[in-house]
Amino acid sequence: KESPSKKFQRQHMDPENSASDDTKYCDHMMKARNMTKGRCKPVNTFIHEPKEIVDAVCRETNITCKNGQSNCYQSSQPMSLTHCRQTGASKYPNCQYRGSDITKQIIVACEGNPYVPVHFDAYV
Ligand SMILES: Nc1ncnc2c1ncn2[C@@H]1O[C@H](C(=O)NS(=O)(=O)C[C@H]2[C@@H](O)[C@H](n3ccc(=O)[nH]c3=O)O[C@@H]2CO)[C@@H](O)[C@H]1O
Repeated sequence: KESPSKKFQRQHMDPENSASDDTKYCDHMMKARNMTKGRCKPVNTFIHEPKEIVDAVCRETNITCKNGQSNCYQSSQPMSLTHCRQTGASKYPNCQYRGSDITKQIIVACEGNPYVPVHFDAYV
């Protein structure tokens, strides 16, 4: 069974690549990271920073999550991100996306011991 931390890494971590606004990146990565099985995940952000930088966010500014839980944290620094959003024409199983290359602070939810990111809440 995949742990919440592993799921976060699979869905959101891509330190190897730089931000990309080319559609091929999102179309490829959403499939490669298993977010187009059963349905097309509508929205997903990839973080192009090293794991230790992203893990450190769990020790930064504590804020309330979108779902009302209090285990969210906002990064002090902006991060290099690619935001993938399903296109209007996209129909399962042919999931199609467009990518936006952005540099923003991220908000993640953290859990566990070690206390690490388990959910991507938003970017600001
Ligand atoms: N406080 C918590 N503490 C602990 N766990 C918490 C907490 N909250 C949720 N989980 C859990 O996380 C899991 C999960 O997948 N939540 S999810 O809302 O669907 C994720 C969103 C995100 O992946 C994506 N998105 C969205 C915006 C954006 O800019 N970029 C971007 O990528 O879209 C998704 C839908 O919005 C689920 O198991 C839930 O129980």
